[in-house]
Amino acid sequence: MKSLKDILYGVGLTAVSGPTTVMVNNICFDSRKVGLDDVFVAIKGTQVDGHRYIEKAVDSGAKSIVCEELPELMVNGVTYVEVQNGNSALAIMASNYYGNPSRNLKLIAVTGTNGKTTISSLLYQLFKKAGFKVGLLSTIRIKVDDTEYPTGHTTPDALTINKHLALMNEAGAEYCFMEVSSHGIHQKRTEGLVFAGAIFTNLSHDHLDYHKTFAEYRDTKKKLFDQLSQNAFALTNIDDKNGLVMLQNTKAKKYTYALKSYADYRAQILENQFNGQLLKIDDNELWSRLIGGFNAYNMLAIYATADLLGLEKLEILRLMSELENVEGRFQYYISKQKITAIVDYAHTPDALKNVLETISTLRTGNEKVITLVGCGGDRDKSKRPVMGHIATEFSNKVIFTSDNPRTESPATIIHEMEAGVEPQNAMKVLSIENREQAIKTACQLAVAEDIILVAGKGHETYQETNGVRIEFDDYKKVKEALAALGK
Ligand SMILES: CC(=O)N[C@H]1[C@@H](OP(=O)(O)OP(=O)(O)OC[C@H]2O[C@@H](n3ccc(=O)[nH]c3=O)[C@H](O)[C@@H]2O)O[C@H](CO)[C@@H](O)[C@@H]1O[C@H](C)C(=O)N[C@@H](C)C(=O)N[C@H](CCC(=O)O)C(=O)O
Ligand SMILES: Nc1ncnc2c1ncn2[C@@H]1O[C@H](COP(=O)(O)OP(=O)(O)OP(=O)(O)O)[C@@H](O)[C@H]1O
Ligand SMILES: N[C@H](CCC[C@H](N)C(=O)O)C(=O)O
Ligand SMILES: [Mg+2]
Repeated sequence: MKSLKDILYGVGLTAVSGPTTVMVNNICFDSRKVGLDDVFVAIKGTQVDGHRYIEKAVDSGAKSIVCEELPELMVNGVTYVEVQNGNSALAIMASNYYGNPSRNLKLIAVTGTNGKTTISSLLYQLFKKAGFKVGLLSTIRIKVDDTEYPTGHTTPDALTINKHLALMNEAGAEYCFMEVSSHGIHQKRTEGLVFAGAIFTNLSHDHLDYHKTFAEYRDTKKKLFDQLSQNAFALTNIDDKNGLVMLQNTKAKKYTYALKSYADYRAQILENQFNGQLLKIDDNELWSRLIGGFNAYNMLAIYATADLLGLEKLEILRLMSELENVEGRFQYYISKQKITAIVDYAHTPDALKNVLETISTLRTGNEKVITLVGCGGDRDKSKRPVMGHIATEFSNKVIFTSDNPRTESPATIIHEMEAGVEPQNAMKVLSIENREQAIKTACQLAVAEDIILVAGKGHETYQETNGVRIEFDDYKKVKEALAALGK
C-alpha cells in the first residue's frame, strides 16, 4: 500500500475533495479491473470516456478517483482529485508508484515509422553480448534481462512500462531499449520517463487514421525529442527529410547519422548479398547478416548508439557482426527446389517498397517475385491503394489477401488495395481472402529459383478477425505449403 499523496507527487492538481493521505492498493484505469482500495484514473479514450465508469469503480472498491472533471455525485469516504489530463496523471502516478524506475537505468527510446523493433531488439542483443544486464520493451516481447514477458503493444500503457522497468531495476539492468510509438507519445504512455537518449529512424506514411495529418504525426514523434533533458542524446537519421525536424527544439546533445549526407556517423554499403552485406562504418569494414539499404541505416543507428553509450568502437563492430536478424524481419527459407520464401513485417508502403527493392537487387536471373500481402483492418485505410500499387509495380505476380481484418470486411480491404493497381499491372493480380489458401497458391505458382515474399505479419503468430484470434504463423505456413507440394 502507498499513500495517494506520494503517488500524486508531481501531478498538477486542479481540485481535491477528501484526504490525499488515503492508502492505495493499485492504480487502475479500467473500471472492470478495479479492486479494493485502488485508485481509479478516468481516461478520455478513443472509444469511450472513462469518466462514465467512476461510479462503477467506486462500487468495485476504489477509495480514490483521479479525473479531469469532478463528478456531480461524490460518495462519502472517497477522495476525488481533479487533474488537467488523465493520461498525463496516470503516467506520472505509475512512475511514482513503481519508484521512478527509469531514473535507475539508462533508458533509450527508439521512434520512427519503421525499424524500431529491429534497432531496439538488436541493441538488446548487442549489450547482452557485451556482458551487461539489459531490458527491452518491443512489439514482439518484453525482456527483463533473460526473462521474457508477453506484450500486446509496441509501447505499452504507463503502468505496464513502469512495472517492467521496476523489474529491470530489481534484476540490476543497466540499460533498457524501448520502442516509442506515436500512439504511445500521443496517449502520454511515456510521460515522466527519464530517457538517456532517443533515436529517430524515419518517417513515412502510417497511422493517418489516428493522427489525421502527416504534420500531426511528425509533431507527435518530435515531442519525444522536445522532452529530453540536456544530459540525454538525440540521434537522428538526416537522410530522412524529417530527421532534422526532430532536433529543432531539443535540449539534448544532438547527433546525426546518414548514408547519403554529411553526418556524425556515416556508413557505406560495399557489397550486398542474400546472406549479408558488407558495410563500411567509421573507416572499418563490417559484415552484417542483415541485408538491404534499410538495414544499413538500422546497423548504423545501432553503432552510433553503442558508441554514444561508451562502448569501444572496434568491440561494437565485432559484436555487430554476430547479430542475428529479428523474427519476421526478412526471415527467409530456401526450399528443396531452391524457391526462396521471405517473411517480412512490411505493413507500411515504405517498408514494402524497401523490401521489394532489396529483393530486386538480389535477383540474378529470370526468377519471378511473387508477393503476397494484405492490409490490417481498423487501421489507416489510405495505405491500402498505395501498398496495392507498390506490390504490383515491383513484383511479377501479386496475391492480395487478408492481414488482420479485425472488425472490417476482408473483401472491402482487398478492393481498396486493388484500387491502387495501374491498368498495366492488373494482369499480375490474384485476390484470395483466405491467407492460408493464398500462401498455398503462391507456392503452387512458384518454380525453382523464384522468390515468394509473404508481407505484413512478420513475427505474428495469430490472425485476428472480429475479436477472435486463430493461430497463424506465416513462416510455418509457407514452409509447410512448399513441403506439401514436394518443392
Ligand atoms: C487506439 C488506441 O491506441 N487505443 C488504446 C487506448 O484505448 P482507448 O482510448 O480506445 O480506450 P477506450 O476504450 O476509449 O476507453 C477509455 C477508458 O475507459 C476505460 N473503460 C472502458 C470501458 C469500461 O467499461 N470501463 C473503463 O474504465 C478504459 O480502460 C480506458 O481507460 O488505450 C488503451 C490502454 O492503454 C490501449 O490498450 C488501446 O490500444 C488499442 C487496443 C490499440 O489497438 N492500439 C494500437 C493502435 C496501438 O496503440 N498501436 C501502437 C503501435 C502502432 C505502430 O507503431 O505501428 C502501440 O504502441 O502498440
Ligand atoms: N530503417 C528502416 N527503414 C525502412 N523500412 C524498414 C527499416 N527497418 C525495417 N524496415 C521494414 O519495416 C518492417 C518493420 O520493421 P520493424 O519491426 O523494425 O519496425 P517497427 O518500427 O518496429 O514497426 P511497428 O511500428 O509495427 O512496431 C520490416 O519488416 C522491414 O520491412
Ligand atoms: N503496430 C502496427 C502493426 C500492424 C501490423 C499488421 N499486421 C496489422 O495487423 O495491421 C499497428 O498496430 O498498426
Ligand atoms: Mg515495432
